[in-house]
Amino acid sequence: MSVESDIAIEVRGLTKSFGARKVVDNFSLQVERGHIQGFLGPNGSGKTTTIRMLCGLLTPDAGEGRCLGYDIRTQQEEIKRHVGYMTQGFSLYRDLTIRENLEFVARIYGLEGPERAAQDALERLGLLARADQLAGELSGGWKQRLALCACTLPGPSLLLLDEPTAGVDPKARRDFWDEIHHLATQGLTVLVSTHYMDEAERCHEIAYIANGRLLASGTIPQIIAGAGLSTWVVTGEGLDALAREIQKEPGVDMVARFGGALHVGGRDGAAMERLARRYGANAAYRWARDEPTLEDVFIDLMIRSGADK
Ligand SMILES: Nc1ncnc2c1ncn2[C@@H]1O[C@H](COP(=O)(O)OP(=O)(O)OP(=O)(O)O)[C@@H](O)[C@H]1O
Repeated sequence: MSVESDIAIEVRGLTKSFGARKVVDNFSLQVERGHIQGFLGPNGSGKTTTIRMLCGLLTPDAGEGRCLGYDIRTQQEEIKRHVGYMTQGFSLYRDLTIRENLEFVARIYGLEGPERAAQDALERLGLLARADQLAGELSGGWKQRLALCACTLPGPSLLLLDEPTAGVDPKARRDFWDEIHHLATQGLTVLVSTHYMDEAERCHEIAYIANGRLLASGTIPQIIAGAGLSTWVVTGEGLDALAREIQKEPGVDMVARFGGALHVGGRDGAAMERLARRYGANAAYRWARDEPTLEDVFIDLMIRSGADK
């Protein structure tokens, strides 16, 4: 980092339009060094655009801030030198082996001893046994591991990972997250976008964005408390019909089906109590008060922002 600081990312009011469409609107965020910051939001909500502004690939129309101590408007080249950016989609050479890909990346970054750097990275990430396999022949999980390996090769201080585990199976996703946590304990800051709730729960802090606007940020308990939802879990027969009915009731802000249960939530606690008592009188259903889950809160945020349409 240019300036020794505990803050890796600090941006305020970032705004970006493409044509007449504002895709990021007054976005502010602060991320502490060594933290894993989750970045969530519906498709097209502006996550990639924000990430590209943070790492100096896009200049914001408005807003300001620093990434690793460098100004995101005037020191974009310095930022790029210290950031590892893993884009959506596989960006390495499919017809080169794992080792050749890593040596190539090491040369591009002008690392001293590219063969040694590739060898070290292979050992570090447990890829040695596969070093001579063609990258294009790897499974989704191993491809992502290789991509992570490649973007950590130049020794960045910050990793920006854009949906790195999309389409990867649960075991490979867990391994990938173990690696992210390992990197964070070594002092790397990580900002990672994801649609998976279990991954959100592995982050130190989360930011939730919809229609380009930051709707919630903080730790999971902070986000859940901030939503102010009273939630009930309903079980019984015919839940879909019940969901349609309840959705129209005043005071109900979110209704979502989770397997054999319905989650019903609202910000007006007294109205929710009355509703639960009224519907709970029907013996066909069991209404149980429960703490809102992170997913309940995101569903509520999405409905409120109109991004569920
Ligand atoms: N270069 C561009 N020119 C025009 N429109 C763009 C450009 N880049 C992104 N967009 C639009 O901006 C909006 C936000 O896109 P962005 O990729 O930032 O969202 P996202 O949250 O990363 O989505 P996803 O989860 O689907 O990856 C989308 O409607 C997208 O089509």
